[in-house]
Amino acid sequence: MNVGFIGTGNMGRTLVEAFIRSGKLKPSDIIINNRTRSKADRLAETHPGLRIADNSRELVRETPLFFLCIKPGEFRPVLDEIRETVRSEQIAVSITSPVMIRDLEEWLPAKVAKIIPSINHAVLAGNSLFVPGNRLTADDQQMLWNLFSAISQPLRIEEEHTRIASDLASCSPAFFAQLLESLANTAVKETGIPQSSALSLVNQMTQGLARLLAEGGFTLQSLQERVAVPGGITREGLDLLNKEVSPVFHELIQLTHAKYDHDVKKVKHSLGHTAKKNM
Ligand SMILES: NC(=O)C1=CN([C@@H]2O[C@H](COP(=O)(O)OP(=O)(O)OC[C@H]3O[C@@H](n4cnc5c(N)ncnc54)[C@H](O)[C@@H]3O)[C@@H](O)[C@H]2O)C=CC1
Ligand SMILES: O=C(O)[C@@H]1CCC=N1
Repeated sequence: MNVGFIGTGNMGRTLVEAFIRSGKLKPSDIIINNRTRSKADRLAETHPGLRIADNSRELVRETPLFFLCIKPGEFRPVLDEIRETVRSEQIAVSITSPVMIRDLEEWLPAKVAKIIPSINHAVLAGNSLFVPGNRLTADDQQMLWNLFSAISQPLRIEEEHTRIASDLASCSPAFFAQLLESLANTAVKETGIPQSSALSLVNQMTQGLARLLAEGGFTLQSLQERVAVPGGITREGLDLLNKEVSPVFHELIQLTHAKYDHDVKKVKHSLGHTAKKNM
């Protein structure tokens, strides 16, 4: 089956490469289009057989299933370009949280789903967040579920939980990378330990932590209990974190949701007075 990707920036490229790496798609199954042609060229050079469409209309003509891997503000021009070409039997998947399924369904006659991926799929890990639209048949849903099972663990969520689930699954790799980097850099400032050592210690620790959770039989809770010796040093740190970190995460979730609400409004405005009147 041909699968199309409109937008091969960070996440479009990650998805293309994950599907190829997993063996689920061959390069010859994939058609891409990107506004900046050179990005698409580079991806096609790395994966011989992968085809580049000259524009998104051409891509849509050749694929029963296509992904919209573009940012919220980039939807309007793409939808304007493809809407006359899209057919009702096609499946359009958005990977962008602030674009509502019902808005896409107003613009496109296609069967629509939202599937929010994460950088973790680059190593065929992490949850993909699966929000099927009403037009998808049970077979369509199964096909998409199987596709994403090759690169991730799909998790069905309600559209209203897209933001918080994305914070936890998709933004958190960056949030925790920054926290860990900050821990290492603070250690350098406080103690003079070489930065390379501090970064290496934190990096190796994180890899071990991931394996303890994946293969070691630990939960987040049991891991804390095992490390924090009663009356010991870790407990001091855990007590401080317990007190100080929760307000930070509270504020973080408020911020991501405020930005999301802002983006939802902007997208609605850009897609507003929809299409239908011109159809
Ligand atoms: N980066 C991440 O870890 C994740 C990103 N997402 C979502 O994926 C979406 C894309 O994010 P990124 O890939 O990080 O952004 P990006 O900016 O790296 O990629 C967007 C790509 O779309 C292309 N593009 C823009 N307009 C186009 C058009 N009219 N026709 C063809 N191509 C066009 C751009 O040239 C660019 O390569 C965002 O909405 C983001 O929220 C979702 C989950 C994780
Ligand atoms: O930063 C962003 O907007 C996207 C959403 C999920 C991960 N990255």
